[in-house]
Amino acid sequence: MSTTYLIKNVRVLGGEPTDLLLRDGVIADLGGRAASASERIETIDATGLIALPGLVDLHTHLREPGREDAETVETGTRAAAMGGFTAVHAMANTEPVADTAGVVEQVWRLGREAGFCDVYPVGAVTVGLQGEKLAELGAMADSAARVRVFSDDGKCVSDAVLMRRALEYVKAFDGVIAQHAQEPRLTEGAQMNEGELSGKLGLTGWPAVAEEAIIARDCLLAAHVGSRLHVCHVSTAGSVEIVRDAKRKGWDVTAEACPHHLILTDELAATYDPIYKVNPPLRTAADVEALRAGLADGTIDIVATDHAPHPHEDKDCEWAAAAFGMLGLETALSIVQATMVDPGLLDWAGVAERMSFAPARIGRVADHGRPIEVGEPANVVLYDPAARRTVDPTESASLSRNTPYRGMELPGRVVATFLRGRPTVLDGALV
Ligand SMILES: NC(=O)N[C@@H](CC(=O)O)C(=O)O
Ligand SMILES: [Zn+2]
Ligand SMILES: [Zn+2]
Repeated sequence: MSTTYLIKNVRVLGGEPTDLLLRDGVIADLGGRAASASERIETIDATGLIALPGLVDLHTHLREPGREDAETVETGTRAAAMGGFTAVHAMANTEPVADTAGVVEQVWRLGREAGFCDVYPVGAVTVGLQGEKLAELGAMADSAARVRVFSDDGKCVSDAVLMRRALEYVKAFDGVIAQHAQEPRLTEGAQMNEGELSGKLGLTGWPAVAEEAIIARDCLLAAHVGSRLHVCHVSTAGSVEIVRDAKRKGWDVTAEACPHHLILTDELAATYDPIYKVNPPLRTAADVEALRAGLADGTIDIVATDHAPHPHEDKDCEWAAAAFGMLGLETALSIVQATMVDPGLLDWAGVAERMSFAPARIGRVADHGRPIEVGEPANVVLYDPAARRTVDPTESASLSRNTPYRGMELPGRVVATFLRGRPTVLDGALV
């Protein structure tokens, strides 16, 4: 018989303290004490803690198959659990690329075997991410992995005809195309945000228009064919404006912002420390402010981590040679607290919407992103917003160490994560 958990005095979505009973994989009681004397009960004193629905990441790089030196499904989902996630979408830019039913089923199965977090593989839009020929989207949708999110992330589907066809194709199974918006010709050799600073530092610039031009085009295409578009890692104020306008028109467009784009700016490139090299690049303080405002007013639907592990030999080198990307799973909730909750831009119900309910809806995941109510699956995270911690990369559950928050003091700590009533994290440590 599985253990029943009685979580006492917990503030569900930041509300008034109550008790929560997790039994047989579901939320069995809320407020009352419906535990029977015969069962094995663990009581958790959750005074001061907040309960949120298990977080759902729509954008995670797990690196398996192919780059198990950077991350595996097991290590990546351990990091996810430590960050309060109960479901992650695993991006398709693996080796081999997740562009067939076989590969997505392999990733899905590895996730189930590891057992830390449900893994929903993202299918590639084009064969080998080459941007030339559509991958077998239907076969991936029909596979055991039931793929609904398709993306060439890491690369942009820049060909307008291919993008149009992909948007049309996924309508048959209610899929969505998640676009990595980067006009390739405008970003050849790009190293950091294009601006005064890129000139001064002598690094090739990555202009905002390279992102915004693709987002504008794709919003128009999605509206034209009546399909769903999701925009990955929105990073500029202009992009927020374009998405806001598309939503005003009633188009089926959703967008994500990454924690690092909510807190870090392009000025960090002046350190020439490749820990700050990411795609799209860190932008200006004005962009950061626009992203926070867009996330607060719902223009940006969700926070997604873009957790991008890289081994030290791909990061500890000169800026121009280093890989793009940074870790995100274990620090996402703390960064959202620091940038959105503590400044009063978002309450905890708003965080639940943007980090659990909405990503589950966009990914068409049925068992996650559910309200904390009796009868719902017991996917729950307990979080201590009053805690403070200094980020130590060597303590990460990820195989990689490329966190940009090294040495920073961040607010909040994930105390426990429950996946279908079973703890994956307890007392802040993996179970
Ligand atoms: N974000 C990044 O800088 N890198 C990602 C690819 C991507 O998300 O575009 C990666 O796979 O490393
Ligand atoms: Zn990307
Ligand atoms: Zn990515």
